[in-house]
Amino acid sequence: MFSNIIFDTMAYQSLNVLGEEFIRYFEKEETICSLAIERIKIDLEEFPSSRPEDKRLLQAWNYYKTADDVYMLALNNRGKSISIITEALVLWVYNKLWEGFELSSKGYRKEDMVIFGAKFEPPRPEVIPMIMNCIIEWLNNNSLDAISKSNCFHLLFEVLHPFEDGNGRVGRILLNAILIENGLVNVAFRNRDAYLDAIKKAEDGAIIVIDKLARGRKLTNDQITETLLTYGDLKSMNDLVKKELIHSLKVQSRINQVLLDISKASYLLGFKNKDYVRVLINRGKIKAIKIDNRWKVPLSEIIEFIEREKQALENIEEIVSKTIHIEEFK
Ligand SMILES: Nc1ncnc2c1ncn2[C@@H]1O[C@H](COP(=O)(O)OP(=O)(O)OP(=O)(O)O)[C@@H](O)[C@H]1O
Repeated sequence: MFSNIIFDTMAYQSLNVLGEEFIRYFEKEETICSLAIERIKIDLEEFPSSRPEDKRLLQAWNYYKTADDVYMLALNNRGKSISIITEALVLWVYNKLWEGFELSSKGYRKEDMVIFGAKFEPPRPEVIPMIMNCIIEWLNNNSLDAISKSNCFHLLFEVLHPFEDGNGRVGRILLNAILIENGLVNVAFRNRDAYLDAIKKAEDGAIIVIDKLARGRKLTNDQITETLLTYGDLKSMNDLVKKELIHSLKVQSRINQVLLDISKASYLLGFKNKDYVRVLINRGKIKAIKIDNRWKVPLSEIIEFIEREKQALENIEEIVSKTIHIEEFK
């Protein structure tokens, strides 16, 4: 129940705190995690503050600067119906990620390739531009929620594997751009195995779509969506992104001392009755402060409560309503 509320775009916007400042702040953590997926280890202490010579640090610098440019575009695109993602943007992201590196191609790969450990082979190079345009067209013409949409695009992109190198990084920046332009924020995949496992569980629909497109089949946008949802098990990937969004929110709530009134706190927790929050405060389950005789709940408290009570989330309304009755009879 809670997850549906907290990832509701309106909930984020009503908080009105998850804008430029947070996205920028979080880009470093995201960069470190994204490079760690490729087994490139960078510590926060050594994170460059200007363009470094060292090639390992330059990969981090390039990711960081590219993500920042793309996310600011995405932020300005909130509320618009067409994504910032175009073929030109995808190619620009790729080239900027590899600035200062020798590449055999400035564009799409020219050779067949295999992904280590994957059960499919990405399509031959000649069909990449056509498929790229199909998946971007699909991105702009489906009615999935923000998380499913960004995950499905990520899967299609990774199965297409359009570049010789850096596909994971380009794909993760695009995934976050879609989250941001849909009112959410960037996530960091902090657990490499969980991320790769989730892709493997979810990718069957994307494999079928890319294979059909590569063989020249025409698919409508609805057929693409249906195939993605029917054959791929998106749940673990969606859950992973939700978990990482909670982490982003937690980091955000620490850097920004956001205080919520009772009605916003209730809204985020998915409670219909504001008294539930008051009861939790009275019972010491949520710490709150009184300002001008009104309760204010730090956003960080709400996030921590959610994390602590994860087991109880499904039944939380029932649990709290029982708690209210106990209170009444005391
Ligand atoms: N089974 C899989 N199905 C689909 N995509 C996968 C699979 N396994 C890995 N990937 C994606 O491919 C990326 C790695 O691709 P690859 O090993 O080819 O490295 P790359 O193209 O150099 O890109 P990067 O180094 O930035 O990840 C992963 O980060 C992930 O996004």
